[in-house]
Amino acid sequence: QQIIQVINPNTSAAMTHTIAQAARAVAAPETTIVAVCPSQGVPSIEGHFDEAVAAIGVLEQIKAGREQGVSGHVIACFGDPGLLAARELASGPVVGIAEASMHMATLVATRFSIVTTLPRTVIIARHLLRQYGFEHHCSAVHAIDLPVLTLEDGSGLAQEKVRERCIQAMQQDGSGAIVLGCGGMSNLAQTLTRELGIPVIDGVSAAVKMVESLVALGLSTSKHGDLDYPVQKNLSGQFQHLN
Ligand SMILES: O=C(O)C[C@H]1NC(=O)NC1=O
Repeated sequence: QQIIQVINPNTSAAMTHTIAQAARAVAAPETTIVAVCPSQGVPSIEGHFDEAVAAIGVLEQIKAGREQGVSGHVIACFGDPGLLAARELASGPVVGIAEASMHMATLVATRFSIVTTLPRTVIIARHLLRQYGFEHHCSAVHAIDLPVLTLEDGSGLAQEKVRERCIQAMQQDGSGAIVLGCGGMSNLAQTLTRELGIPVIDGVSAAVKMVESLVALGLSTSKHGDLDYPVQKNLSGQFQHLN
């Protein structure tokens, strides 16, 4: 038995539920998924400011998960907010859904496209492509030009826009695979893969399987070097609970 903590870095309960369902759909029988989100923070993450605010909530959840003895962690926001800080704090493996989906895409295609939400978060995907070394694998990054939480408004409009953008990407980009660039899109991958006949990759499920693989291989975050536990010091005020 193992527990994988899946953290939705935004405070939307509906999106946390969507993410939890996608994680549980692929988790191995011996894996228990514990899905959480910060008690305070941003309802959705749509830029650099939101990511900075959300990162504190991610670290709080990582600390709680480590104290509960979880085997590993998933950061279920396409910006992978707080990823390296989370790796310092965690003892088990920490995988972000952006890096997980990008890695998976490179295993099934020579080029992939990304479909995300707002035009302004396209730059965040581009920063991650450079940081992870996948720039030359990614043909294009598209936005549905709708706010993140429209994915949870029940209208189906955002989901239809994702489908349209995926079809456009398939026809125009010369990509062999498509990466869904939002945790809130995690329930669309299987249907779109079947309908479009192209691997459409969700980062939540990819990250869950990567954490399971790392645990199975006995691999956890290296504490030799820059991902060692944070230097001990007295955090003050509202950050005391992170000590
Ligand atoms: O950047 C985005 O569009 C997606 C990102 N924002 C969010 O609140 N969850 C996410 O996965």
